[in-house]
Amino acid sequence: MRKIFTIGETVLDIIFKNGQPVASTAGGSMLNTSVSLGRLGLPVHFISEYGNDPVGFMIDDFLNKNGVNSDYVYHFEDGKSALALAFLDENNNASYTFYKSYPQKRFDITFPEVNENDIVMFGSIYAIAMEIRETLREFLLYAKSLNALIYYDPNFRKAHLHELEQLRPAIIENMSLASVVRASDEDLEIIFGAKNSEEAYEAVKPFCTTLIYTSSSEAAYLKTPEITLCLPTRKIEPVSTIGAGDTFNAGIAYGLYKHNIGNNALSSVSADTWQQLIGYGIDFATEVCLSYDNYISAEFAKIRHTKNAE
Ligand SMILES: OC[C@H]1O[C@](O)(CO)[C@@H](O)[C@@H]1O
Repeated sequence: MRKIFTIGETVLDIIFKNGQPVASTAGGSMLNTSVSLGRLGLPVHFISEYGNDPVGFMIDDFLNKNGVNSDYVYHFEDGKSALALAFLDENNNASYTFYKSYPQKRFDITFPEVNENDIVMFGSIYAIAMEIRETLREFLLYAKSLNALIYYDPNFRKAHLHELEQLRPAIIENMSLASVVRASDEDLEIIFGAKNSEEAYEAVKPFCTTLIYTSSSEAAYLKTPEITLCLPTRKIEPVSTIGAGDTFNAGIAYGLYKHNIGNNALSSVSADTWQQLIGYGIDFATEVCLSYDNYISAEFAKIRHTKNAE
């Protein structure tokens, strides 16, 4: 069976609004994506690291209850599971402060076997952190050699802006390893100074020719050598935008899985099919903004799941 592997950081998000904690939930970009995919009943394997501590136990339990395989998580003894404080502004967009205390020995895992057409998703700080780069790179090269479909989301947080120059080569290398890059307008403006979808594609194209560019308050764009699409996003009053991009990614992965699109088929996907995929991304991202959760709800997943089985 075709599998989905997600690689990314794990944090416990503590969400603040008007100076008060209002919710706490497992977070990290690829964890968020994984939980949505797990709730949809897809075979998702999360590759990450966190502590053998109370936060880590809570996260293990949460992943297992939501259908996410955590066999490839490195549970460390020294150090503590990471925390993120997410402060929502008046538009319910978050800014983050991270608390991390990793052990000396990081990401000590045996990688899973990858097969042709499996989907490998990675992104965010974990995709560029120097402490684990060699291990991650090795895995990506291995997955690429097997013709897996590799999906990358830079998801660059302003909290890391001071390190951008140092990190840019890794971001570019990640784009070169990817079959699909999905990036927000904010990301590509920070990384390349791109101000719109055309400038964004000019910047990304030398490294990866399939770009999904999202401008959350307006539209999602697809750019490939053959196809350009622009789908408007929905106007809503968000409760919290945390996890919107991650859940958009889950929508695309769901579409790739449902339509059985592997790496070889990617270049021949029709504009109609792409439109459906981007539509799932927008639906999923809209749903996640309507609660403090970072993932689609179990009810929303169930409706999709049932539709799938029909
Ligand atoms: O950058 C990490 C932060 O971003 C998120 O993944 C949302 O996209 C949060 O869950 C996490 O705290």
